[in-house]
Amino acid sequence: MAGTKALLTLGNFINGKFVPCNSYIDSYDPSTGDVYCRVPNSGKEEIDAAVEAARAAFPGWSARSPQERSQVLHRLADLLEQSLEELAQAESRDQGKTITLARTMDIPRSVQNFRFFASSILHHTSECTQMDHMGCLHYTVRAPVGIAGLISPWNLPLYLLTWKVAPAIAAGNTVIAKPSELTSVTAWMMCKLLERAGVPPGVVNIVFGTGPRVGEALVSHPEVPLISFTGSQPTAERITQLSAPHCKKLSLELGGKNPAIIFEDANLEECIPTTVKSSFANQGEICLCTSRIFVQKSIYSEFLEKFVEATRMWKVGIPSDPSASMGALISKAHLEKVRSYIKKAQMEGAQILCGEGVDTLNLPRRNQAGYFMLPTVITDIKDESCCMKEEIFGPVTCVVPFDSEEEVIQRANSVKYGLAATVWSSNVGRIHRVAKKLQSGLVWTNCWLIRELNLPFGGMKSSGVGREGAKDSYEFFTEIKTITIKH
Ligand SMILES: NC(=O)C1=CN([C@@H]2O[C@H](COP(=O)(O)OP(=O)(O)OC[C@H]3O[C@@H](n4cnc5c(N)ncnc54)[C@H](O)[C@@H]3O)[C@@H](O)[C@H]2O)C=CC1
Ligand SMILES: N/C(=C\C=C\C(=O)O)C(=O)O
Repeated sequence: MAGTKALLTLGNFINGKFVPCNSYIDSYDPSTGDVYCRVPNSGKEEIDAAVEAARAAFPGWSARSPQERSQVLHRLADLLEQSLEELAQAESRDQGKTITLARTMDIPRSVQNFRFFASSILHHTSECTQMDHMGCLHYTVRAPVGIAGLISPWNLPLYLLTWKVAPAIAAGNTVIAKPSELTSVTAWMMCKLLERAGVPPGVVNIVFGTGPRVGEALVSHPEVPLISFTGSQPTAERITQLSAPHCKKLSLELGGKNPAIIFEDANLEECIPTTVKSSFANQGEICLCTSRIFVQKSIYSEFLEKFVEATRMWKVGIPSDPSASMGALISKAHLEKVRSYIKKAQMEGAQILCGEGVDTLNLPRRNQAGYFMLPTVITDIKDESCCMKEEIFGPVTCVVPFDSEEEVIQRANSVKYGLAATVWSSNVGRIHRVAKKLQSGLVWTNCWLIRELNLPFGGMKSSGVGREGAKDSYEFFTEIKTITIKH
């Protein structure tokens, strides 16, 4: 283990300055299991200081024109882009993801989040209607809500944090963000760029620490009227309870148990590599990852054989290995949780076709205490199994056969979640029919994770409340007012 002196120590960012904290939490390098960083263990005191800073900054920031705010966001995007390699290295070390994914997805998308909202904020219009018989004209105006509380998870740390910070400040709010205590480093690095980008002190405050301590202090604060949260369903429930007495505005982007439906007329050459990716990208730690694969009976054996072969090619390696497809899982506790699902499946009589317990993982000696596991394919499993019902959030996917269109729609919809689905078929009519009947906020057909940031993003049922995107985020981060003029 590294000596205490060598540890990277983060500070909270409040009112444009880094401030130390009274106590710290250890943060682990998932690829070795070693402590490498200390994260502030903030609480109510730090939230009170951040609220004071955000309150003081609000009148000036909200009074700026959209064009002025847009320029600041563009400058921040440029600065992040100039630091892309440094940020990618840090994200990969902190989260366990491959350096390749951090370089090609996480950091470029974080840059894009600022560019996108810098542009979209310039294009909103408001409504106006006439009521001539009453001599009235009605119109709407929108104004920023105030201090936005933003709580983000550990799987796509900077990507999901910036997806909230960018629209919130573009719309004129000031923010207090709380990244996951497991992955705080890139948020802290971004704070170092804010002043150069022209973000005034107090507009973006970042307070680090655990959910139950600092997260709850943020959610419960009476001067924070809206909370945007991405994470698990139990935490969303707690946030909802704490927000209820204050009638806060809530946006909740939660988990999924996402089906892939593969019909016999699917193009397997495209479907198989994409479904391997949709199951195992980022170690399966993306809320959009596929975890139930329904394959039409006539192609079931062929699919399974090819899918397992392709999964075995999905290389697990140390995050800095540019040829690795998958790195380490986020934590020891999470690795154990994911493994426990595989054990449960085995106890129920399911078959593990490849991965955990079947194949061997070879790692360098210094990474043997890291949180690695092989991508795992389960079959012969019942729809009622917890592996087919609960979010595992790891590199585990189940493959089961189906007969008819009606049957597969009913089975795909039979879980409490409703976030993302993929449908594979070359029959356009069928694609439209099935997409329409799936209880899912997002449906990708013959592809996965092609994002159009303008359009609504979010889930149905237990997968969330509200949507994010150009118009949806703008509406969430502003309050609307209807004005009537009698003339
Ligand atoms: N986007 C998604 O769908 C995500 C889903 N998950 C799911 O959640 C499971 C557990 O992961 P966790 O890291 O524990 O997720 P989590 O929901 O506990 O954490 C997400 C964020 O919420 C904060 N938080 C936790 N408790 C809080 C509270 N009481 N009040 C305010 N903020 C709070 C955390 O510190 C973190 O910043 C995963 O195994 C996975 O199944 C986790 C991360 C992202
Ligand atoms: N919210 C998550 C992913 C979002 C992806 C996107 O906006 O493209 C998640 O994994 O939690």
